[in-house]
Amino acid sequence: MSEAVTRTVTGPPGLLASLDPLLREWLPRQRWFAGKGRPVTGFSLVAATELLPPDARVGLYHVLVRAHQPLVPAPGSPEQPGDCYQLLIGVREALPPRLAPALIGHVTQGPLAGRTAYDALYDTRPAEVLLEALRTRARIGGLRFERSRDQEIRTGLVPRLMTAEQSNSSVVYGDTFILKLLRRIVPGINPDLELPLALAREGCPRVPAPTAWMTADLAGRSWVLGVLQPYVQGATDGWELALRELAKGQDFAAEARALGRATAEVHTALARALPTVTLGHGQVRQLVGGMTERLAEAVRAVPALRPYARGLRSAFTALDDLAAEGGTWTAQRVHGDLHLGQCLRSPSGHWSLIDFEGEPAKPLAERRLPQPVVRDVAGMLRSFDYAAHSAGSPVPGWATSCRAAYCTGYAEAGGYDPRTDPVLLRAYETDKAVYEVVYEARHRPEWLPVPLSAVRRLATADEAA
Ligand SMILES: Nc1ncnc2c1ncn2[C@@H]1O[C@H](COP(=O)(O)OP(=O)(O)O)[C@@H](O)[C@H]1O
Ligand SMILES: O=P(O)(O)O[C@H]1O[C@H](CO)[C@@H](O[C@H]2O[C@H](CO)[C@@H](O)[C@H](O)[C@H]2O)[C@H](O)[C@H]1O
Repeated sequence: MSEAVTRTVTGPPGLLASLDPLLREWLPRQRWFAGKGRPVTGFSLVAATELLPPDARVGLYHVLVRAHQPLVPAPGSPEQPGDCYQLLIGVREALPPRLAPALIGHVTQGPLAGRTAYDALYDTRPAEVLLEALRTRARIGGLRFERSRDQEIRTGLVPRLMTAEQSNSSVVYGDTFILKLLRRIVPGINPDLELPLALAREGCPRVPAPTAWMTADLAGRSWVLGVLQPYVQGATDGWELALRELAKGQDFAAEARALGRATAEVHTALARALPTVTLGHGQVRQLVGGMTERLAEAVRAVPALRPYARGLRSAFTALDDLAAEGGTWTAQRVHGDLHLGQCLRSPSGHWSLIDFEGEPAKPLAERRLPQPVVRDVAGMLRSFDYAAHSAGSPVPGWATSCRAAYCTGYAEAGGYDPRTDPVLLRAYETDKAVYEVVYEARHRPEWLPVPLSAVRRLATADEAA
């Protein structure tokens, strides 16, 4: 690991160099590692902050590292500094059995030789340190812990790491708060904090209002590292609920309609809080250009898409043609990666939306662009289709009835029925299905048939809903 440290707060020199061989093995195995398929060939250190001294029972380091990877997974491919990751590294003499899943490795060189390094988010004491820093609005090295003026954090909340499959890592504190630590981090305004803060200012009850957040100031730029928000106790996410109803052969239309209403309420509040723009032919052409380019990349990455490429492209050209005839659309800030798993239903039946990060692989600037609300609607329509395909035994008409009910709910609360824009909807649903094909090929190849079946439909359909 090259020691190009931006900030180090105390700690034995050479500590991080000693972690290099362990991290090379450990990092690519993490669910949240974004550079799958290419080996990690080294690291450069972006920042390191000591949060608990190594001579204590538990040592704790906050570390930001850039993983170096070859451009393509082929011998001789040039190595380049790639994504930056946030790690919380604990150091102990030995790991108790309950921390076995957290093991990074045994340090064999440097000042901590003989100790064990592990993912500290699994451990109580390190997780408490983070909450305490947020509670007290601490500043430690380049790390800033901030808290909203109107929310208190009480002491004594017991932490537990969430074990669900996630793109990031979340710790729940006493069923009162949940802290999401972003794993792949980028400098700049992050919509996962920006949008919930804007919605809280609007008084929108559909999104848990950020209680506190954690940022790093590095080289004159701010990086969002984590967000603490109220934990919705006893909540079930929409995906789980949909699968449960499907397993019973039950219709989900009433919940789909409620979800449509919730989505429309969030969109209305976002349109009030942040700028909206009108998309004319120039902007639509750009948008269609992006969709077409993503399709071309997806076809290169997943050859199974090739037979459908022409049909899928027609969904995009139809939108361009409509704009050329004078069609215009309003664009605004949206969720950007809405699906059933991002919707939480409280035991009283209230739906909330979470995870405003947008599609994690896209550059931040792109994720923050205003877009037609249909972008989110298309995400949800795809999700009903996903759920229907994942059911043990098919329930005829299930997805169709959910899709219709969702649009009805959206129209009731938002004053706009997405089905009145079939060309736009088909283009966005196609763009989403293409994204999903690449996502599944990369992360869960056994799921690939699900978006591929939508691809077959969308490549021939005249309209989406
Ligand atoms: N405010 C909340 N209350 C209860 N559970 C939550 C809350 N926020 C997130 N979760 C749970 O944590 C999971 C991961 O959160 P999410 O923001 O989607 O993280 P990621 O970006 O890592 O996928 C969600 O699927 C949900 O189960
Ligand atoms: O939850 P994330 O923000 O990390 O989103 C990513 O992972 C999702 C899967 O966990 C993926 O969603 C796809 O699968 C869902 C079922 O597991 C389905 O409900 C969604 O409709 C489908 O897109 C999402 O695309 C990806 O960005």
